[in-house]
Amino acid sequence: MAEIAQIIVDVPTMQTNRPYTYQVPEQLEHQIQTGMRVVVPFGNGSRQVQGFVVGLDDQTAYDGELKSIISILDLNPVLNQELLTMSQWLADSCYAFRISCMHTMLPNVMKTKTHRRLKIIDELDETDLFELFHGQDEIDFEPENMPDEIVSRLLKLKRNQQIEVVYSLTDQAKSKFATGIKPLLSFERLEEERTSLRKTAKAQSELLSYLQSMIGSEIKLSEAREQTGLSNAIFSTGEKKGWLEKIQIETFRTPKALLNDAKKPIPELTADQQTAVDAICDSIQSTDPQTFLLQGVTGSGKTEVYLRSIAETLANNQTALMLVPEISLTPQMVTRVKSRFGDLVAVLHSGLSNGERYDEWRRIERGEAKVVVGARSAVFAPLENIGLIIMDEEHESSYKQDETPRYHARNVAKWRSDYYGATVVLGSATPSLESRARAQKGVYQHLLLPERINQQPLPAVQVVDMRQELRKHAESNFSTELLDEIQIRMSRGEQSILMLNRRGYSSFIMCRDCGFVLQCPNCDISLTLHMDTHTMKCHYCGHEEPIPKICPNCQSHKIRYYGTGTQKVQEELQAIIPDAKILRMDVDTTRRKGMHEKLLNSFGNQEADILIGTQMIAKGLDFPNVTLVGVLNGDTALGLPDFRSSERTFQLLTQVSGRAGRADKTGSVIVQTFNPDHYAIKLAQHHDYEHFFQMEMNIRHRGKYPPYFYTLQISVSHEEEAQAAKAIMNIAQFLKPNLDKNSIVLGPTPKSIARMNRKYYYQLVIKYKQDTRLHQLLTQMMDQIQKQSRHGVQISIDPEPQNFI
Ligand SMILES: Nc1ncnc2c1ncn2[C@@H]1O[C@H](COP(=O)(O)OP(=O)(O)OP(=O)(O)O)[C@@H](O)[C@H]1O
Ligand SMILES: [Zn+2]
Ligand SMILES: [Zn+2]
Repeated sequence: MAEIAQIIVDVPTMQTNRPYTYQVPEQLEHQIQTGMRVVVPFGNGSRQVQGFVVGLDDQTAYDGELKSIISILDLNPVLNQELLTMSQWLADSCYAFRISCMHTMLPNVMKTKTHRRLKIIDELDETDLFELFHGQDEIDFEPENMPDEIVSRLLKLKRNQQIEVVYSLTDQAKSKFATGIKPLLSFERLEEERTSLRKTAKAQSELLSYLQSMIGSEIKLSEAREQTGLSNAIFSTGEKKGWLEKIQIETFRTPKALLNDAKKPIPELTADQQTAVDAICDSIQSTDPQTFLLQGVTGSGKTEVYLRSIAETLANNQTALMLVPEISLTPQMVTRVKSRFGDLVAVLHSGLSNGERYDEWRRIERGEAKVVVGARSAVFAPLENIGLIIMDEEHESSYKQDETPRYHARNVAKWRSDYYGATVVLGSATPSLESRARAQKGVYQHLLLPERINQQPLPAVQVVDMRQELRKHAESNFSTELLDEIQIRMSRGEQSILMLNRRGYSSFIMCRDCGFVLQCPNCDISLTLHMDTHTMKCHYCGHEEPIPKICPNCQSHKIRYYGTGTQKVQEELQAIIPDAKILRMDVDTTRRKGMHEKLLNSFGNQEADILIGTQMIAKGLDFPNVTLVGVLNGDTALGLPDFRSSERTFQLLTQVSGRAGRADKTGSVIVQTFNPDHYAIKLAQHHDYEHFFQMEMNIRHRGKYPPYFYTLQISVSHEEEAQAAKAIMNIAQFLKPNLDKNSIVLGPTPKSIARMNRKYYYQLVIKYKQDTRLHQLLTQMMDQIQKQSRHGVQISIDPEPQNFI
C-alpha cells in the first residue's frame, strides 16, 4: 500500500496552515518521519517549496492523483512531536502562519530559504541587461521590493521567454566535522594482526593495542594522536591494513565562557528563600504542578532560588529551561548557572554565532544538555521531559516578539508546562500587572522575598527636579547633587552607575534658525546622529546619509545637535571631572562580540569609577562596590502614547536603583527628571511596588485596559495612503457589528509613525473581556484578506501588543 505524507508547505497563506497531502516516493516509503523537512511541488507549474512532514498515513482514504515529494532535506526530524503539536496552537493563537512558527523554532542556520532568482535564458538588449540585471546573468527576484515599472518590464521579458524564475533551495545548515577513527576489527582479530607483525613494527603494535582499548567507540584523530603519541602516518597505515576506518565526527564549538568563572560556594538559604524553594520543590515532585510568581526585591537572592530548583529538577531526572530577558545583557546570570551545573548547561542567545547556536541546539536535542539558559526564542529549545521552566524578570517586554509570529514567551512556557506537567516560576522585583493580578486571584502561587540578602535597606532614592536645575545654571546633563555624589564616591574608592535612557550620540539635529529637523525620506521620523560612523541614520528602515553642515532648508550654519547620547554625556562628565575613569556601555561600544563581557569585567575589577550606559545596565548586574546609581533622564518614557508607559518607567527605575548597595555598603540613587511629581517616579522613589500596583490597577480599570481587558491590535499597510485607510475602514465596518457588546474598538487611526519603509500604516485596537466569536472572526478575516492580497494590502494582528506606537 502506498504511503502518503501530510505536509505543511512553506507558502505563507492561512489556507496552508492545514497540511497538504503528498505521495511518498516508493524508494523512501516508511523512511520519512514526521518533523522532517522535504521539498515538494506546489501549485501549477514547476514551483518547488519546502515543507515539514506533520503526518504519515497509508493511502486508503485517498483516491485521485497525488503529487509526490521531490526530495527530503533532513535525515532525521528537526522538530519533535511536541513542537509540531505546539506549532498548530502557536499559529492559531498568534494569527501567524504555521510555517513561520516552525521556522521560528529552529536555529537560524537551519532555516532553508526558498531563494528565488531570475535567470536570463535568451539574449537581452543592452538597456534591459544593465538596468535590470546589472550586467549579470542572474539576479535575485524580489517582486515585493521592486518598483512596478521594473516588474512590468520583467513580466514582458518573461512573456517573450527571455528570462525565467528559478527556485533554488539553499540549506545553510553546517555542523562542524572533524576526522575521527573507529576500529574495524574485533578484539581477537586485532590480536591476530599483532602476532603476525614484524618485531620491529613497534608503532603498529601500539596502534593495535590502542584500537583494542577503544572497541565500540570512536574518537577524534587529533585526540587519538595526543593520547598515543603516534604519527598520522601510522594511523593511515592502520587504515590501509583495514584495522580502522577514518570517519567524520561532529564536533561542537563551545561558546566562550562568559566572564571568569569564579566558583562561589553555595550559600545557606535565608528563611524566605527556603520557604520559596520548598514550595517549588514540592511542586516539582507533585503530580499537580503549580505556577509561581516569585516576587523578590532587587538583591533578595532570587537567582539562588532558581538554582536550587534546577538542582531539584535534575535530581528528579527532568530537564529545566531558564529564560532571561536578553542574555548578552546578563552575562553574570549565565556564569552563575554554568558554574553550578557545568556542561549540563546549554546557552542560547543572540550574541552567539549561528554556528555556536546550532551546536548548543544540537547538544540539547541529543539530550546532552539538560539545563537551557536563553533569551526569548530559547523557549523553543528542543528539551524533552521538562520539569521546570523559570522566567526571570518576567515583566520584560522583550519576551514578546514584535514581529510575526507575535508570541509571548510566557504563553509558550505555559503551553509547554501543560504538555510536560512542568512547574513554572515567574520571577521579578516588579512583576507585570498581568502576573501580579493573577497572583492576587490565586491563579499563581505568590512567593515573596521582601528583604535584601545583606539585611541592608533598599537604597535611598533622591529625585532631582531638572526644571529647577536648568533655571540655576546653563544646560547640562548633570545636576549639582549628582556631581557631588559622584565625587564623594570617587574619594571613597566606590563606584557609580549612570543610566541614560537612549542611544546614539544625540537623538536628532535641528536648525536653530528655521526649526528644520532632518527626517528620513522613507519614514515620518527624525534621523539619529551616529558619531561612530559620522552619519545620520533612520532607526526604522536603516536609511543612512551624511551629517549636513548647513541647513538644507534655509542654508543657515546654525544646524545643531539636540537631545543627548551616552557618548556626549561621557564627554561632558569627563570635562567636569577630568580624573574620573569612565566606561561607557551602549549599542555602539558593545557591537563587537565579547565587548559586553569585557566592559563588565573591567568595571567589576574596579578599573573604572563610573559606568555610563543605556537601559542595558539596568538589569541583573551585581557589583558589590557600586554605591551610587544616577538616572540622567528618569521620565523620557512617560511621554510615549502607550498605557504601559508608567509601568515601564516604574520598572526601569526600580531595576536600576537595585544595582546600588548590594553588598555590605549602603547605596543611594539619584533620579533626574522633568516630572518629579509623577506617581510612577514618586512610588519608585519609595520602592513601593504594592502601592504602585493598586494605583495602576485603578487606572487600568477605569480605562478598560489590561489586565481587566485583553487588547489586540490590527494593522494594515500599503504604499498608497488611501488604500491603507480604506482597508482599515473596511475591517472596522466588518468587525463592529459582529463583536460582543462589551468589546471596544479604538480607532482606526494612522499609527503614530504613520509612514515607514515607504508604506503607510493604519491601525485599530480592540479591547475585549470575553468575546467568543472574535478569534474565529479574525481568523476568517485574515484568510480572506490574504486571498486578495494582490492589492498589496498587508495586514497583521498582534494579540496583546507591547507597543502601541
Ligand atoms: N542565601 C544567601 N546567602 C548569602 N548570599 C546570597 C544568598 N543568596 C544569594 N546571595 C547573594 O546575594 C546577591 C544577590 O542575589 P541575587 O543576584 O540572586 O538577587 P536577585 O534577587 O536575583 O537580584 P536582582 O533582581 O537585583 O537581579 C548575590 O551576590 C548572591 O550570590
Ligand atoms: Zn526610515
Ligand atoms: Zn534652517
